[in-house]
Amino acid sequence: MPRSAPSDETPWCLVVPVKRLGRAKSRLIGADVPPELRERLALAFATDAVTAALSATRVAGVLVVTDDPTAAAVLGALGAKIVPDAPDAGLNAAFAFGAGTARRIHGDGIGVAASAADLPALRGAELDIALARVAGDKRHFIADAHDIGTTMLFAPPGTDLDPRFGGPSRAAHTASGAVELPGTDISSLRRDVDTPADLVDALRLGVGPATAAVWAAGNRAASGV
Ligand SMILES: Nc1nc2c(ncn2[C@@H]2O[C@H](COP(=O)(O)OP(=O)(O)OP(=O)(O)O)[C@@H](O)[C@H]2O)c(=O)[nH]1
Ligand SMILES: C=C(OP(=O)(O)O)C(=O)O
Repeated sequence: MPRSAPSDETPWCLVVPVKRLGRAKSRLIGADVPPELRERLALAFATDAVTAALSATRVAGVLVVTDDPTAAAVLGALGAKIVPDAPDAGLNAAFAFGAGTARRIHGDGIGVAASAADLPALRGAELDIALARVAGDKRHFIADAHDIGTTMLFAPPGTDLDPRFGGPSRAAHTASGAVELPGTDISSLRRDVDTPADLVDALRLGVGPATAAVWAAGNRAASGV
């Protein structure tokens, strides 16, 4: 595949794997997050992330890799292309499969932006800022707010995604030659939500309407109002 450095005209496809909602966000349960909200919040996070990504001017399409029928219906209605998690072999296999599918759909001139779905505060304008900073043919990534994991990994046209998500993936991506994108002005892209404390941080940063609605309804139910 020919390599070509990304330019201002490079279109990007966001590849977003979404786990079956029944098994998602197991770390989110805590005193402030009742179990019945877990699945609804997992779907709301993905809804807000996909909605915001579709508003970014550099994003040509969003590809969701999921076997969950509800997530497929809701995210497909937003305009995302849905494909099943054919490898069914975990997160990195889903990302690699999605990257290959994105290039088959959009052609080799597409950049692949691999993104977690649990980014309810994601802002399209900040995604455009990050994509504008991807230079050359190296993979770039964004570390999570804890500086341990990874929320997004960018593969310019002609570059293999080679995802190393999971656990301390910031170090794994650096060791694999990927370049970390700096920036205090892209904090909405770093705020993934795994725990109740992460959710409090995301709410402070400002979540999208789907997450805000689920959270408000959950709080009304809890207070009996
Ligand atoms: N398609 C697909 N998506 C996955 C898979 N594993 C994780 N994801 C997605 O990858 C992103 C990051 O995953 P995690 O933060 O580990 O999410 P999680 O597994 O729902 O959360 P925990 O149960 O707390 O570990 C989320 O958007 C998940 O939906 C998988 O095997 N297949
Ligand atoms: C998959 C990852 O994160 P987490 O499971 O903590 O969301 C990661 O940071 O690579």
